[in-house]
Amino acid sequence: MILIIDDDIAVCASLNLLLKQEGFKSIKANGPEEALGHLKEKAIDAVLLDMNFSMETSGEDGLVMLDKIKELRPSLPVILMTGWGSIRLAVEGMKAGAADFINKPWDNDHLMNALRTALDLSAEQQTPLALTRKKLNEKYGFENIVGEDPQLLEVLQTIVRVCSTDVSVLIIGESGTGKELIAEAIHENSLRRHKSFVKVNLGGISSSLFESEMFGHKRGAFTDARSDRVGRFELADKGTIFLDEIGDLDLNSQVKLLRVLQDRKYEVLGDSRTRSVDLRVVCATNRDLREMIADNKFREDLYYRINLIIIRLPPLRERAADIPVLTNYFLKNMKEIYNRPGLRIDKKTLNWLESLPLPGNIRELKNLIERTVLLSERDLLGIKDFEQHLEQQRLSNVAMTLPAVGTVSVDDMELSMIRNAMVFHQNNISRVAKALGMSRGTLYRKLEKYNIPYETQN
Ligand SMILES: Nc1ncnc2c1ncn2[C@@H]1O[C@H](COP(=O)(O)OP(=O)(O)OP(=O)(O)O)[C@@H](O)[C@H]1O
Repeated sequence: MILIIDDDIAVCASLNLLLKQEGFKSIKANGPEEALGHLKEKAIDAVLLDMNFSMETSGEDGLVMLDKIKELRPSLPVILMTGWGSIRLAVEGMKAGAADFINKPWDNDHLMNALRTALDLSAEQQTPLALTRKKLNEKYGFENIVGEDPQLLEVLQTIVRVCSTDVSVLIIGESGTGKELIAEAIHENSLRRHKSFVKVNLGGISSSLFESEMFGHKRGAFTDARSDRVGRFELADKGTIFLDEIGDLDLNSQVKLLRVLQDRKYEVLGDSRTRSVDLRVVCATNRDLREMIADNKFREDLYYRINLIIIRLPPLRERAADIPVLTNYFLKNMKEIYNRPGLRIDKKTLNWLESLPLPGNIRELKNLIERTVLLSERDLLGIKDFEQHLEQQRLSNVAMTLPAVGTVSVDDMELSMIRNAMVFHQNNISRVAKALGMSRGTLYRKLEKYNIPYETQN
């Protein structure tokens, strides 16, 4: 049964009707006494609490009410209903343990979605889960998320807990720790798995292009809009949108994003019709959003909109014991990809890899292994083989600090990469092509294009 706390008769009546149509029983309370009475006597599963439930007050009473509910039933999901003006209260409420907040006037679908998610989540939380790694793989297909570290197992258990709900998830962790992999696993195990998973790198979208990229545009909406463009939200409709590098979004774009995440509504540029979108939101960042909020660089209300569940991925240095299993996993994949069934690595080398700092985390480990496999002729990889390429990788990572926008063209960058690779591999075309991830044919064409001397090799 759902408890509605609001003193507005019309609001109570329409919520009651909506809940009834959706198959829920509800009961209303006009004020705190009545609400607490119901909570003690009835089997309440969730609460819809109007922050301004008492007409005479500023809304602070809503927070007091929330505290009382939480005291009585700490795990009961409470959804706050707030006006736009009282967003600060909603944020305070989320800090105090509310499950979600909805703006008034509310959208029925959005409200029901939030309520179902909160109910699913609280039911999941009550089921103790302690599946073994093997069982997790069998049931949820986590074979590609390798590791035995307790922190990683905890992450996998969290995915299991939240995957069938629509709750927003924020994944935090350093670069290369597997945030995208986890976002995909959430989608793959959700009810939305047959719909699209759309990844957007927000770090790569400038403020001026944000709306057109995310919401789409109509032909002629602005000078460069030569044809219609479908926005990322539309592409992700009914599926999952993965907003990577959310900490890199500027404040202007944050407001625009917040509106869609609040109301699931947006307008395509050049088209005044308001559209609705139904999606699961997963965000990721390697930045400290709390610190950014303190510095006024990230909106607190957006933070509470995206962080209903936080998954923290540990850096590899906190789970170095996983390095050998990760290495063996990557090596096994590479045996197949590069058709080198004899590839292996000895225990001493595995121990040595485990002692490496690897600030680029799992991505750095994977790249190091791949590079070493590609460039070593021997099948038994030893410390020396790795050392040589580690140095090279570090150097290329340093070089990855990209020049300022506008100072260098993509062609210039490509030219320098090819030149470097040619010097490094002493003009061996096959190796250069492999190292740059292109076919020999493409490499030959580019050598011609840039007038780089080479000898034709078979
Ligand atoms: N636990 C893991 N098991 C196997 N492979 C992993 C694991 N974690 C990460 N990887 C691999 O490491 C690479 C980097 O992972 P991913 O792109 O998910 O990291 P990220 O945290 O999203 O990085 P960034 O912040 O730079 O975008 C990918 O190739 C991914 O498949």
